[in-house]
Amino acid sequence: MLLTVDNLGVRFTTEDGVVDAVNGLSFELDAGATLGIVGESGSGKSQTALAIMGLLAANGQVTGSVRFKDQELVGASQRTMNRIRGAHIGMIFQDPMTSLNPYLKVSTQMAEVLVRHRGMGRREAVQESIKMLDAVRIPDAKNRVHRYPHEFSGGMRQRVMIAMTLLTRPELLIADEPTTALDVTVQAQILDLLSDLRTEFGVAVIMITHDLGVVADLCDDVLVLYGGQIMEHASARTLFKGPTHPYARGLLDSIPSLESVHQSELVAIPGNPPDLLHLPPGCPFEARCAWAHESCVAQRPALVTVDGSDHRRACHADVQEVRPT
Ligand SMILES: Nc1ncnc2c1ncn2[C@@H]1O[C@H](COP(=O)(O)OP(=O)(O)OP(=O)(O)O)[C@@H](O)[C@H]1O
Repeated sequence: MLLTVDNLGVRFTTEDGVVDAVNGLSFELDAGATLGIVGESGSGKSQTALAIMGLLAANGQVTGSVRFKDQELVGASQRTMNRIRGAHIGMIFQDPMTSLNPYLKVSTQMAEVLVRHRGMGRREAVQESIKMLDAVRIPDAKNRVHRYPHEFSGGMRQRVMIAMTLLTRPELLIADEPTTALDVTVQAQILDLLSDLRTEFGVAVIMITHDLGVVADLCDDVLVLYGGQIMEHASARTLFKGPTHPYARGLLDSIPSLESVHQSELVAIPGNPPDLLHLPPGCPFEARCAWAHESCVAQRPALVTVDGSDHRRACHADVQEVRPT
């Protein structure tokens, strides 16, 4: 197993009290697989990724376990985390400029990574950078490698960032809303690219998104998060065919047809997400759930398998009642 997350928790201490952003997340990721993490704003998607990377804000605290191959990452030294982040797990963000230095040519930035992490000489490093820009389909990479980030369009900059992340040949790429800021055509091109890179480089991907189209197109499995907890975990196919959690069903019901998944963003379900400062003892979705009953208020449902398969859900309601017919 490439990544094993067990009972992961993220808690922030603030002036208003304790914010429980991620609560008891457990999942596994195989080498080369793609997992989508979806949920409304504030559901804990980004904090899950940052906790895996050891990049939480200073007021955040992680509990539980994150094993990357044989290495425990929770509580690992700064030195270990630098090594893991440098060479084994890459992360890409919505805004490529969070990773690119506007004052340095792309060649300088990419070569530096290769010199530092792969011990290459400068000339060889620039040649390798050109190859990587070719791999992410940047036209005329030989000349463009010597340009500054602002000389690239938004989509091309995102490609440069992906190329830069892949230089160290990571086994896992965590992508946090990488296409959200791009227009639809460019979005589709970047998703195609990520899909190709999976095959070319054998890299596993965790794709964080609020866009169901991205999940449908790219992901093997999907985690649906709500209030920092997993509501449903299934293969993308299973989830789109028959969601068994009321929240997941709500998300999918708000799409007119399965085909239109490809153009759909998550549509808000009536009501508000839970207050993470005062999470209810029961199911966090209870207040917005059409299937809620007494035990949902009192007791948080455990994440259990559906039909004895890999498909998991955390809900007290009967599977058959929730699953669309
Ligand atoms: N440093 C912090 N201190 C206190 N609370 C925080 C801190 N960082 C994040 N949070 C809270 O943690 C919760 C989960 O945030 P997270 O960024 O993971 O949400 P998300 O699902 O990625 O949403 P979005 O799509 O809006 O990015 C939010 O309620 C957020 O306000």
